Amino acid sequence: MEGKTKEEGIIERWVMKHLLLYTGATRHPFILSIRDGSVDISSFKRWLEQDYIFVREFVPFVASVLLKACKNSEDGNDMEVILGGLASLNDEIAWFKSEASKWDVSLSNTVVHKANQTYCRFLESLMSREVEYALALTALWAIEATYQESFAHCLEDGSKTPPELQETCRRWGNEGFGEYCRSLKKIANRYLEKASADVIAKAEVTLLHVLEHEVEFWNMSHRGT
Ligand SMILES: Cc1ncc(CN)c(N)n1
Repeated sequence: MEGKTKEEGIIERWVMKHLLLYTGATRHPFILSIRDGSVDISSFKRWLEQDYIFVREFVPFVASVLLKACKNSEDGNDMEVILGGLASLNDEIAWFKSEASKWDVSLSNTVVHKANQTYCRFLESLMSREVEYALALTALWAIEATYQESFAHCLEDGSKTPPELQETCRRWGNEGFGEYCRSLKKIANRYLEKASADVIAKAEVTLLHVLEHEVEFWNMSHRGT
């Protein structure tokens, strides 16, 4: 038969199984408000200052996944993929700083919101050496894919994203970042296929936790609670 058949792995099956939560994280009212142009700029600013804190905590998490890749990687290009993601966070931190000054948002002395703090603590728990590579990869994919799917939605035909927010949306909604997420998913699926039933079960729970934290993070940005 001509044409490509779509590969389906464990992650795709989990997304279908937990579609309601996945959609809650990737089509949150905050994102929909950016997409329809009704976004409250004070919500956007809150997201900006809180996400800067999150990203600084995210760097050591990605570094911990890279460390696991170096120890576990067999024949794939896991290390290059994750290293690329880690390197791009350097750019991302610089982008947050310049975006914050554009919006007159101070990034020093920010009070960390509860939802952000809880999410960062969760990230920290995933950095331990005992956390299996398949599980850490699942979390990394879910964290990145939530932003990719959310912001790409704000750039689709028919969206009314304000011009001054389009650069933000392109940061995670661009095709290159989409490709990065697909690579992460492929690697995660590969390790999940080989994992024990116990690790698979823990990875599924971790995926649900990530999605719940992402929803809480959007809630905090949107409503300030
Ligand atoms: C809360 C959150 N989730 C995901 C991402 C994408 N790295 C982010 N910057 N912030």
